Amino acid sequence: MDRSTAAIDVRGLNHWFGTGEARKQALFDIDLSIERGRLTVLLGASGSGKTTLLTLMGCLREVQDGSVRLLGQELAGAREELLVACRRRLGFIFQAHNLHDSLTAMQNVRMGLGVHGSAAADWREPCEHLLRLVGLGERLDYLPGNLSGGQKQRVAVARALVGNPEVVFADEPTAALDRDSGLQVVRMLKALGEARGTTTLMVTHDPRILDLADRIVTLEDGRLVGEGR
Ligand SMILES: Nc1ncnc2c1ncn2[C@@H]1O[C@H](COP(=O)(O)OP(=O)(O)OP(=O)(O)O)[C@@H](O)[C@H]1O
Repeated sequence: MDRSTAAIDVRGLNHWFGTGEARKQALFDIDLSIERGRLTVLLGASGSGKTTLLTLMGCLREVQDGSVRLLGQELAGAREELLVACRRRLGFIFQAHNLHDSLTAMQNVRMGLGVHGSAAADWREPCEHLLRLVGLGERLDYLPGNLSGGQKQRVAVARALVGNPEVVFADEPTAALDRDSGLQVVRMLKALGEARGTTTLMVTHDPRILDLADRIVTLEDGRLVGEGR
């Protein structure tokens, strides 16, 4: 793969937590290139470093040592303004879907447009479009408390995608869902990704998801150990 056109290119990445005697290395010399437009799954036992790697690639954690290029920008040593600009090009979906309980599905999705987008007069149209795509066209004005777990997670997917992100980071997006809703959410992410050329990186322990992945990358004790597919 041509490193310069990869969505994400990681070289010699190390990461530590804690200080002094408690200092512990969580990632060891990671090299990884992620092609655009694909669904890549990060697999590994609990504590193997998946979330640490995901948050480093997603501008949510400072790069300590090594290089992380995201959409052509070097994140190591980058200034906060650059990181903020990078984050605007990303979508995030987490296990705890973090919806606002007092906001409707539409208003929650609006949050995904960011300050500028959500101020636009026509914010309703893209939000409604996404909610229809994820099958919630009949639930636009529902509060999260009146939606099932799977439906809430689909609102979170709509919120992550409404700003047309170039890369979506998903950390165990199906953990709280039953088998069918989980598969549905990932199938939807994959289909939307293919339609829009979005790159998706997903951490999961969920073996059901693996069949849908274009690529599987495995971490063990902070090291990349293998590749599937
Ligand atoms: N904020 C932190 N402070 C100290 N150590 C941390 C911190 N976050 C993670 N670690 C440690 O770094 C290592 C990797 O953690 P990480 O959360 O990346 O693993 P993971 O593969 O995502 O695990 P899980 O599947 O359980 O979420 C673990 O040993 C963990 O204890």
